[in-house]
Amino acid sequence: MTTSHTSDANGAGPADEAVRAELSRLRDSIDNIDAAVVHMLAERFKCTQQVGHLKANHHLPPADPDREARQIARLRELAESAKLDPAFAEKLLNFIIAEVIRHHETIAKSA
Ligand SMILES: C=C(O[C@@H]1C=C(C(=O)O)C=C[C@H]1O)C(=O)O
Repeated sequence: MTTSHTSDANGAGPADEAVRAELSRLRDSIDNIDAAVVHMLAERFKCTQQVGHLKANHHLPPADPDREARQIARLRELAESAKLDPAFAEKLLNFIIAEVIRHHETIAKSA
């Protein structure tokens, strides 16, 4: 059934059009944020690769659990004040650090 005062050729009315515009606006911002996250992670990995070479050259272990504990405590506090779930922040940091340690182990093996 078509009702000309609420629907266009696709069956979408003015409200649907506004919803689509809002969704599109939000998704544009999400895309920008995702791009920023990728760029920030790329910069972080550039730094951690350098740390990996420094450690390998000086026979230091790939992982530093004390440093990680301090980072996690700090990130959980930052997350809380930003109203982000601290458990999620911790999981994300642990995921990133695990990848870094894997890189450091590879660097150490090839040194
Ligand atoms: C980068 C380092 O190496 C490892 C990776 C860390 C990280 O990604 O933040 C932290 C501690 C280490 O387990 C470091 O020691 O600083």
